Amino acid sequence: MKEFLNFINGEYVRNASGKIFENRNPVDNSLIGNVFEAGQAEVDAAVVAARAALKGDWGRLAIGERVKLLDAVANEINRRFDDFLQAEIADTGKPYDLASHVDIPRGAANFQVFADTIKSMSTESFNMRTPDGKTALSYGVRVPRGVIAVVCPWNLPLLLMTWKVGPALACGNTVVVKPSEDTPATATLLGEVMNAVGMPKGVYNVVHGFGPGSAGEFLTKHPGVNGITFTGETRTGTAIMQAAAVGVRPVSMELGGKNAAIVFADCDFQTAVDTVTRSCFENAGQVCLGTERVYVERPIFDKFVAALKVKAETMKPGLPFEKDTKIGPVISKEHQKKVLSYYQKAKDQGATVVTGGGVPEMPEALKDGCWVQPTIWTGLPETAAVVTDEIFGPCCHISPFDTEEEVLAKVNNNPYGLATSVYSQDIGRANRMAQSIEVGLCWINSWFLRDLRTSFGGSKQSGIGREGGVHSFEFYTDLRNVMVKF
Ligand SMILES: NC(=O)C1=CN([C@@H]2O[C@H](COP(=O)(O)OP(=O)(O)OC[C@H]3O[C@@H](n4cnc5c(N)ncnc54)[C@H](O)[C@@H]3O)[C@@H](O)[C@H]2O)C=CC1
Ligand SMILES: O=C(O)/C=C/C=C(\O)C(=O)O
Repeated sequence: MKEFLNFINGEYVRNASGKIFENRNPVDNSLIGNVFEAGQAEVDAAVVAARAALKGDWGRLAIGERVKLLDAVANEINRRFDDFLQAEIADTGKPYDLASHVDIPRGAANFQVFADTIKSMSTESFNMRTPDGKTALSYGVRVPRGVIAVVCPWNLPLLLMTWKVGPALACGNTVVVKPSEDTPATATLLGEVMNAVGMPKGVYNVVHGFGPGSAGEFLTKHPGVNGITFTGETRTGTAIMQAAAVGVRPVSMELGGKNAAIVFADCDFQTAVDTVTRSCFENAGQVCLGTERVYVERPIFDKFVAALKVKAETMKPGLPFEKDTKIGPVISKEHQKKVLSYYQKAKDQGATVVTGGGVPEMPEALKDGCWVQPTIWTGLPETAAVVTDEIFGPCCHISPFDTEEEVLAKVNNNPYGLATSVYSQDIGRANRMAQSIEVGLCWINSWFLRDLRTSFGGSKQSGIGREGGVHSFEFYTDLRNVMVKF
């Protein structure tokens, strides 16, 4: 049985309270191990360690030395690729192919890309004449923000955590990470990596636990935290913003979405079907960028629905390491219940269930896992719950449309604004749409194609701020202006 300990000041520690909670594998609900929940005492210790590191060796390192350490972290993740893979797969149940091509490589890349980006970070400078005929030079200096709280979700645990820890450390901050209670493993393992590469103590800390009344709340309310970065549900983001308001601490938030795909009749049909299949069902639909609303131009509507149904029905659920497994379980019993409640709502509201709509038939050994069927609905109005709410499961509703104006109005008529994809071979039209849709990210004839140098984040209730490339520096540094007269 595994034990998941907190990682504070370079050491693995239990807790003063003796409180533990279980970490279960969603493929069969088997027990992976026990997690030591951090209380106020452990969160205090982590924040104190993080602050001390800012004043210690870490704070004195030149950028070049920090870059070397970040590169070493990336190399060590790659060297221990298999350990990270096993840990992530046990926690999430996601297929081997996905974890080995997306989650773990991005865990390493997130350190590498920010090590590269920080090397060429520049700031503005201005020259001006003063009223008394002298010269004044103003220049910007970016300084670390301080101790950053990193509050993480469970859907892409290593990827999303390092997407924040990478730039935070590149900028010279220290971090206290609160992984999701459902996926404690890879954040814990990263502590071993930090020690192996010689990261100074206190730079990277991990506290385990839940949100309210637990480590999440203690950390985000902690006065020793200088900034909070969060990925997760919009409601949780709202609670964290309230915590951050005390002390006027900045936040960076990547929140929920109800993302649309818009498929025009002139699209490359197979590309659209294949890509929408991925965007709806990859990671069992548990990707904030995933598609849950599909709008298809009327002339190809029936053909598209039929093709997506065929693809959905080839998504074989199964064990992560089996070669023909195409979809894993959802993360937990609680989340399974939430997704299935929406499957029921769709039926109650009169949806045509094109495929799925329940729990797949699984072998006896996996029957207690958190399985749900890939599901497609048609026939519901725009006001139906499964068309308006983020479900975060492998499902979508497909509607026909007749004009650009009509589909644009429908796509924008949602409080979220994270991501959209547009499928059309008329590149002018696709770009026109991309520039009119109220989102932070728009893909054309593609989905989840990522260039880590670009801005990433959501509009409206899907987030605050942008991370990625130099945009991350806006949050992870404080910009100071120096003016000198001579
Ligand atoms: N990337 C995304 O957009 C994600 C969206 N979700 C959505 O959120 C729903 C709920 O999933 P959860 O894991 O419960 O997401 P959540 O947003 O509640 O939790 C994310 C993280 O925030 C922490 N947290 C929760 N409440 C907190 C508080 N008051 N203060 C500080 N930290 C707090 C949690 O412990 C976890 O580490 C899902 O059903 C899904 O719809 C979930 C995960 C990722
Ligand atoms: O590529 C990324 O950096 C992030 C991808 C996905 C999410 O943010 C998410 O699912 O929450």
